[in-house]
Amino acid sequence: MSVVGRQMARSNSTAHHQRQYSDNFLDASFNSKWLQSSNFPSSQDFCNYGGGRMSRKSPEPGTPPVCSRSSSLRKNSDEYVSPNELSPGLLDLHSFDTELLPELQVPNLYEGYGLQKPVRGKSFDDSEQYLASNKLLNRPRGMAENNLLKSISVDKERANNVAKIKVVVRKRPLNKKEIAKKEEDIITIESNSNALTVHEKKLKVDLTEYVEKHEFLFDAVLNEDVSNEEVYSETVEPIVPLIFNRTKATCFAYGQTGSGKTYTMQPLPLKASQDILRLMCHTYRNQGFQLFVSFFEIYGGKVFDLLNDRKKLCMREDGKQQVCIVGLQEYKVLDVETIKELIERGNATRSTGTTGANEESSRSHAILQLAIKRSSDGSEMKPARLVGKLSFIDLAGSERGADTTDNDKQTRMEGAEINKSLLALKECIRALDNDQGHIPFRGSKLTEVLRDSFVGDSRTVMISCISPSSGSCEHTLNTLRYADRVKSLSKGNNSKKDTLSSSSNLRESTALPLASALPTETFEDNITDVPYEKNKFGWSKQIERDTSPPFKVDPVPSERAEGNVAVPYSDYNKGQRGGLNGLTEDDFDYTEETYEQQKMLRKMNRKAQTYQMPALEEKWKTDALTKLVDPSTFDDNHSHSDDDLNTLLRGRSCICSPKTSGGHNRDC
Ligand SMILES: Nc1ncnc2c1ncn2[C@@H]1O[C@H](COP(=O)(O)OP(=O)(O)OP(=O)(O)O)[C@@H](O)[C@H]1O
Repeated sequence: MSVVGRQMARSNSTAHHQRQYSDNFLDASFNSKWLQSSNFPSSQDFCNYGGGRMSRKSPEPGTPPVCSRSSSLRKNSDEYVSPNELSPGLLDLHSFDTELLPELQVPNLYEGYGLQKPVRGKSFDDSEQYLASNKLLNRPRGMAENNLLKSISVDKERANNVAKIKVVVRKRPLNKKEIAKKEEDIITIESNSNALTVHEKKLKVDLTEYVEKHEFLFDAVLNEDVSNEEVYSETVEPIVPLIFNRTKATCFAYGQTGSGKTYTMQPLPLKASQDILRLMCHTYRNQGFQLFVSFFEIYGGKVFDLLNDRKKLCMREDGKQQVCIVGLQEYKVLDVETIKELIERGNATRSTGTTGANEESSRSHAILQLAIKRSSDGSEMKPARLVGKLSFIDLAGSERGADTTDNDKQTRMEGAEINKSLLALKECIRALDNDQGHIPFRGSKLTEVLRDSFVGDSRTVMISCISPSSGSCEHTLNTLRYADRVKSLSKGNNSKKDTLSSSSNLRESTALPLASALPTETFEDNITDVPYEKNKFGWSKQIERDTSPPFKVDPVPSERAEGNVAVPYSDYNKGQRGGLNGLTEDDFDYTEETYEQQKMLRKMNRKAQTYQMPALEEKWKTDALTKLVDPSTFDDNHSHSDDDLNTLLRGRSCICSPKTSGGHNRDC
């Protein structure tokens, strides 16, 4: 069934919407309970204790209205969010509001923020130090202003030390299907290290088998035993406090279909909201900060509101090239329960499809944004303006055009669109790192939407998800090379070191006789000993059918959207032609503008390849024999940081030819 069909069918059954998790895994029972077992406090608990990791404190006088509002929400069970808590219906994706906001005179950024867990990896070491020193300071309220300002500048300085781009790799366990097919775990991760090795089986010209080792180094490498809680500590937790200080942060998961992106991403926003609310209740008590949530998806190059019946939205750009999603519902949230409801609702509405590797594959990019707003004087009387933002992106599965030949046309077109946006995403990160004046945000809807997250004071965390199975080796290498490329874009000292090690490791990939090289332990070996925590935080596979009535919220048309933001986005009119159900083949054809963008990207890619040539030569020589044996592996074996780029381009151009070739998509 096509995605359209599936989507329609799902509209009649909420239960059918729910993503299914871990049915391939042996310990699925814990997944459905992650929310219950993760000790998320109720809103009341929240106010009293500030969450699980905070020490208990009795409620202080002057507890902000945040707490009482949340209980009133709970009382009114039919309306989780009252209409007056809706934003004007326009998600302002720009920094201009931020710029207008005066410097906040706030106490220490981390005061009362009880992060006690050590943060693994390297990039955030500074933040750990930062937290420790701030905890020691523990300044009382009402400190002298000059001290306060001094502390803010120290905060800022330290915050700047948190890496701009952090790349983390997460390996999932082998699933039942892979174990049944007797596939091996070809990924080894040394404990307490940031290195991982892919053991790729190959054939020599004389048909003897050998194993080529590919070693990679990232900011952090998480093995199959790592819980979602630990993933959060490693990735998002350190950047949560920064968004109160005008930072835009983005966390996205990348990887082949079925590698665990959604499983990894879905718990993160809830945990982040918990920490944000905790900060609002403690460090920023009574300072007028407000938390807003929005959730939308980009499917087939179009934007749909996941919290408003998949209403099709349009993006507009004003004269200052600032992008707005017109009509997107933003919900002001006061407690974790409400956020949980909203996230579940959005996830249930998301477009999924079936791929060879994942029966419930996400065919869209889902973007959940947590926006911190505050009025200029800190009161709730004046309209709140954006201070900082945390975006979570669960990217659709990366897969090559070649892998989609067994799928229907719809799936292949989705694949083309997905590849296009992944390519554009990397190109933007590349351009940003090179301090290029021109950032090719217009390469895809995804990058347009994320535009403001990459400019100014931004932080990006990329979680690369990989499958351990031998059958996914090629994809895994592609994912790791993409991650390696993104990492190499980072200018921090750590990343430079990583890039050097990583590329030298790649060049020095070693070939060993098969018997001595393959790791022996698989997930199967550990089946009887699955730690409870491993899946405790996993996203619920069997979310109960939602029997509660839908949110009764009247979409409030935005005055700004209808009035002030006048410059229409160039694709807007085209985008109006059909909703999801009206998708046509033409919707996937390139506009002239997109085609020009792609041409430019190709050019840039060629240029980048030229620079890489000497580094690749040695590897090419090493692999020359293999090429003779298995020509189909030529591309993947002979390129490094840019081969995924080429693969994406090739996959895309195979599937989705530009209009100049007759306006129809042609299969290669
Ligand atoms: N670390 C993990 N531990 C246990 N189960 C996992 C883990 N990662 C993924 N899974 C399981 O693997 C299956 C596929 O995961 P998921 O849907 O997250 O993949 P995906 O990368 O989002 O795929 P797609 O891009 O097709 O949507 C799910 O059943 C999920 O529960």
